[in-house]
Amino acid sequence: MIITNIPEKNRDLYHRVAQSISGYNKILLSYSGGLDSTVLLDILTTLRDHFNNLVSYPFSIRAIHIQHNISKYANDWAIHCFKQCNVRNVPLSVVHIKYPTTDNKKSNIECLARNIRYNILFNHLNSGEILLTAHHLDDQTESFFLALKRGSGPLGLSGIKQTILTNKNKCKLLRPLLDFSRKELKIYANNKKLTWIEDDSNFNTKFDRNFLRIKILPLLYNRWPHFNKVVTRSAKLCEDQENLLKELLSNTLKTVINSKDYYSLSFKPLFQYSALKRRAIIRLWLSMLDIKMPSYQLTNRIWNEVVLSKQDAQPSLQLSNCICRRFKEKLYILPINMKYSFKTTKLDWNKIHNTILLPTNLGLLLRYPLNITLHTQKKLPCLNSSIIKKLQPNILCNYIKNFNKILTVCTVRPPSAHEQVSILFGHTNNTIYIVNKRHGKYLKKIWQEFNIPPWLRSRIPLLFYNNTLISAIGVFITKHGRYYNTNNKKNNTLSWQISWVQDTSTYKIFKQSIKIQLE
Ligand SMILES: Nc1ncnc2c1ncn2[C@@H]1O[C@H](COP(=O)(O)OP(=O)(O)OP(=O)(O)O)[C@@H](O)[C@H]1O
Repeated sequence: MIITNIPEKNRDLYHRVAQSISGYNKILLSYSGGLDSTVLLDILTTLRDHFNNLVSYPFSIRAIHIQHNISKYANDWAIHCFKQCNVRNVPLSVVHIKYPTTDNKKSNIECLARNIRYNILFNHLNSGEILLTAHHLDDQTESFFLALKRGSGPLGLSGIKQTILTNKNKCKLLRPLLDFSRKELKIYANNKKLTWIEDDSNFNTKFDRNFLRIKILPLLYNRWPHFNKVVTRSAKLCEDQENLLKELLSNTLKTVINSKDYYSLSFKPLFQYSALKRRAIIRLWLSMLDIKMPSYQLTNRIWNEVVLSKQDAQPSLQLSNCICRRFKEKLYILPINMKYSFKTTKLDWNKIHNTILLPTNLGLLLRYPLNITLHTQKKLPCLNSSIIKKLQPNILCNYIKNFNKILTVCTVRPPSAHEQVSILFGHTNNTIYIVNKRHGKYLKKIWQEFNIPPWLRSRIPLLFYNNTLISAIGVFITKHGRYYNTNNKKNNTLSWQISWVQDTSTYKIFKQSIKIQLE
């Protein structure tokens, strides 16, 4: 296509972005307010408002800014982003992040911030929308060097991808500026007199990426001006090789992972393969989960220390941002916070409150009296606004709106006037008699029978009335907690319906593991 009215110096940029977004009519721009995403914001709005002949059909743009609250200037940046979007007629969402204090180590913060950011960005995508980030060529070179420093193989060295697909092979993220250098973007920004923010932490060479950008790469660019383009070529070759491997192993991979549960892998069939092929399969699996590639050594440890550990051991190996565990001939990838257990936690649940907040990210329990028979209990009730309105503190209402996945619901008898209600985690030493089972058993045995992996056992809320276990929420109800419907309309006691509400990611992990109870 001949573009006549675009200034020549910007032609390539406009053309490339137009080409990338062609076919998408709803764009969500990940906007930090820095140079790169400001350039992308300006190009997108210029295309939308002035050069829409370059794109196949009209498109809308909205932007999202993640306020990490690490820098003292975080508020000013959000205001800057708001103003820049406002003048360009682009609606902006600002999402605040609070970091868990336990993970607040400096070296970790970059990685943690990135993981949280991508999680939020993908969760904010509306149907039919495509996410755009403004990564560029220099980011690619830096990533290549960082992968080299970690001792990564071809997958890690293949660097930042131009596009990221969903599990169903649909495109969900595009990086249209990946072929342009920071220098080229800066020229564009200066020509158009754009204003952007400089993150103060960008100058801190304690961070590996900054160290490379400030101290090392300028030397290389000075000697070999096209160095970053050459690095991209190597990255591309690594990517090709990796894709070929993926193609060759895709059928084998299907035999060890279930398309409904990518977070676990059956390792038994891997015994028949060479160590080389095993490693390749494990790495491919981790890459599907978007996990930063572990080193050669760490991949071997997954096999030697997790798969091959003693039958009764409970192995756990930390990878960069997750942990790898084993349970019943399967490997599991779990979020890092699954390391912590709540064994000593006891929460008193005052009967006048119908909600109770659980520790960390376990969500909350919600109780409401219900007059239903056991037979009509099959369908899980949704958390509708009438239930939300019944909750007293506003803060909990907000919590529920954001974390609105109900893991499971159980129906138990209400406590009597002299019974204290509490929630405990972990174990109890008493014999437990559960509904529909003849014999009493220890809790450990029951967890095993229900296939509850060890890491979930200390995270399932145990409902107690005084010292009596009533229910492991979502897993079982004890005989002491059984609700008897008298079916006598005059004398109808209300049951307690207890829902466990979780955020989306934790919900998925629990749901996979206790699906037997839910189905
Ligand atoms: N706070 C933020 N809010 C929204 N988008 C952001 C934010 N920070 C970065 N981005 C998006 O991510 C792109 C890459 O930014 P940057 O290179 O600083 O991130 P990074 O942490 O190194 O991430 P990556 O590992 O993906 O390269 C930016 O161009 C922008 O599109």
